Amino acid sequence: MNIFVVNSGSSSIKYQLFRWPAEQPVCSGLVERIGSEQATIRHKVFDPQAPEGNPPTEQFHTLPLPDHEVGLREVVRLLTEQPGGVIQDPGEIAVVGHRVVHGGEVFAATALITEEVKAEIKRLFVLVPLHNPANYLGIEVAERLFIHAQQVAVFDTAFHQTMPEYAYRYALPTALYEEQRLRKYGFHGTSHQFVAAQAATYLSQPDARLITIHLGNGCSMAAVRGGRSLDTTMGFGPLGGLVMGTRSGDIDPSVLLHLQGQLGYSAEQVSTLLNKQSGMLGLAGSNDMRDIGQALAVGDARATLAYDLYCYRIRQYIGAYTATLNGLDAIVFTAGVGENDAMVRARVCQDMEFFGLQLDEVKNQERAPGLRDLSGPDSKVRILVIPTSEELEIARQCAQLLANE
Ligand SMILES: Nc1ncnc2c1ncn2[C@@H]1O[C@H](COP(=O)(O)OP(=O)(O)O)[C@@H](O)[C@H]1O
Ligand SMILES: CC(=O)OP(=O)(O)O
Ligand SMILES: [Mg+2]
Repeated sequence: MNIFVVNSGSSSIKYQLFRWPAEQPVCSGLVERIGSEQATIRHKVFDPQAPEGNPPTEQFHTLPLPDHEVGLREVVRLLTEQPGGVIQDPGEIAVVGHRVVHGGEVFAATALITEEVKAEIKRLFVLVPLHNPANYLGIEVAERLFIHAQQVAVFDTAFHQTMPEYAYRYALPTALYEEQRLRKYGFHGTSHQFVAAQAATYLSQPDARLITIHLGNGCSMAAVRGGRSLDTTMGFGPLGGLVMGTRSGDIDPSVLLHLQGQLGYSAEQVSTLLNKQSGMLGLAGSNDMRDIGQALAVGDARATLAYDLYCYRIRQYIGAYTATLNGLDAIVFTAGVGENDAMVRARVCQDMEFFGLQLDEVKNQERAPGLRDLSGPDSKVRILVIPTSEELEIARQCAQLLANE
């Protein structure tokens, strides 16, 4: 069976095709700058015979893509035509799994997409205006292109629906929760779930107390015990918690009141500020951690402060979540920064002996595929790097849902 995973963003589409039940990735790709004359598609095809770590063959196209529909049609062409084709016909795709960022309180699990499910996803547009509308567009286009496939939604928020009420409620008047559903939801759930499961298996400890640290463009941490999320740093929307590429993370609400009340910002300007102009970009002029790392290496003061702030916030949450979990068995670094940036990992683990963290500096610098254990000989808590695959987790959840149907 072929499972095709789609992560449709506002101007990009990430996709990956898996053969099931082998969980074998067949191809993956990234469509970027949708809506422009100079959109790009990077299409990678994996050789199942090649040893792990071998690079896939890659195609790169620059072309005009006015919208998601044309973008996904181009992807179907790449999937079905040589060179690089991996299927004969879109009818060979049995399931399309969609990343949907917000599932509200309605979806605590993966769902087969029906008209009612679509209506619910649409109802949540107001809560995540940057994410759900793009996810929805991907669903509508996929329904037209893969007419024989089952369409499935996998929600970022679902994994965190196990949080206790005292963790997810805000100290606001109860009516705002009961009538408006104002609460913490949490995001990146598929990634936290994926790496937490692998960590528990590695530790041979199904009940492991874990802190998973997802550091990509968006960043979040979760406290996970026995495979259940107990708390997470993002809240009502994907803005709270850690410092991110362009998002502020935690901020005193009085700052927002001051921006609007005294400095003349509109609600939309505040949203743009917090979502797109803050974080590492606002502090150090780039949202790409590689740029900041280079600036740091030559002693740039803004980059140094940005790095310190980014890592300090993570350390603070390690403290907080050790309390949540009443102890700690492992921390897990994942996503673009977590998997690749040895300097961030070193700064996070520095001066954390009280929490039982001792990093092996040599292992921290090594590069290798798969799970890596960076714990030093005296570390009481395991320090792990586990490459995330939201796509594989989405495919797994699709397969599970259909097996239980
Ligand atoms: N070798 C590297 N060293 C440091 N940071 C890296 C490296 N490779 C990628 N990154 C960072 O990873 C981030 C993107 O992470 P990723 O998980 O791909 O994000 P997303 O899926 O949210 O788009 C970027 O900030 C990028 O700078
Ligand atoms: C929800 C969220 O923050 O997702 P991303 O990191 O993909 O922007
Ligand atoms: Mg990501």
